[in-house]
Amino acid sequence: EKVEITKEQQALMKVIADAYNRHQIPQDVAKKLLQDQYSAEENFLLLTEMATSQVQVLVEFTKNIPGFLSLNHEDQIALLKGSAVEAMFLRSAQVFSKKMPNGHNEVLEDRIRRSGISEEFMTPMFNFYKSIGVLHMVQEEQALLTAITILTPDRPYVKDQQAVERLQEPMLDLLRKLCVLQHPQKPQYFACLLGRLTELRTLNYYHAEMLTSWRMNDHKFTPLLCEIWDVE
Ligand SMILES: CC(C)c1onc(-c2c(Cl)cccc2Cl)c1COc1ccc2c(ccn2Cc2cccc(C(=O)O)c2)c1
Repeated sequence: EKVEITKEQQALMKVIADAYNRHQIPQDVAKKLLQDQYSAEENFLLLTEMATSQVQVLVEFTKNIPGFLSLNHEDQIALLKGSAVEAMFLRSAQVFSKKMPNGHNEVLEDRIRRSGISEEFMTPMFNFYKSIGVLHMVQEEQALLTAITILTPDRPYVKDQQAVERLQEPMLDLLRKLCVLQHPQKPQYFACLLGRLTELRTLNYYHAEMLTSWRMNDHKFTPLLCEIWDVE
């Protein structure tokens, strides 16, 4: 049947896409990527600074999701804590796949590879980056997928899951229509995107292990990261 995006879906798309595009890592932080220091210690510090900046970007984006600020306050925190790592994997994947000016990608990859993360986590991480890259998502799809990730009802400690479902459903419906309109030659494209969300969840597990091994080597995080990742 003919897929049509309604007026209110267009309005929702605009709000989400504008919020997504408006909040970017400050250029000075992204520029630091290209600095020449390459010690594992300095890479770790730079990545820590980027993660901290990304969490701030993520909080601002989330506040612009229609209805989010009307959710129960504890649930708002539970959703942010439960989705931060996944949203940042999505964001760094999107940056890898195209956004950053060429030359930054290798540098970012190199810094991640030499920041004290053990080999066993590199493979799933860079496989995920590749699996996102091949999808060639448009900005609107990236923004919606990030909002859908944040609005996952079954995060730990979420009390009113129905309220979160009521916000997530219209985003899923809009993303489904967008995929049909943007990728008419790929009828499975929407299902593919949802498959990435499942892959994202497995990365949470690897990330928890990464944090543990960093902490074992006495690496320090910023107060914001300690709060969102319940460390220290
Ligand atoms: C604390 C730190 C060592 C850490 O722990 N886990 C992860 C970690 C790692 Cl090593 C991989 C994936 C996710 C996380 Cl949390 C990280 C680093 O988190 C990052 C690093 C880079 C990231 C991000 C998010 C995006 N980017 C890339 C980027 C670069 C330039 C501009 C922009 C932009 O948005 O404009 C984005 C997070």
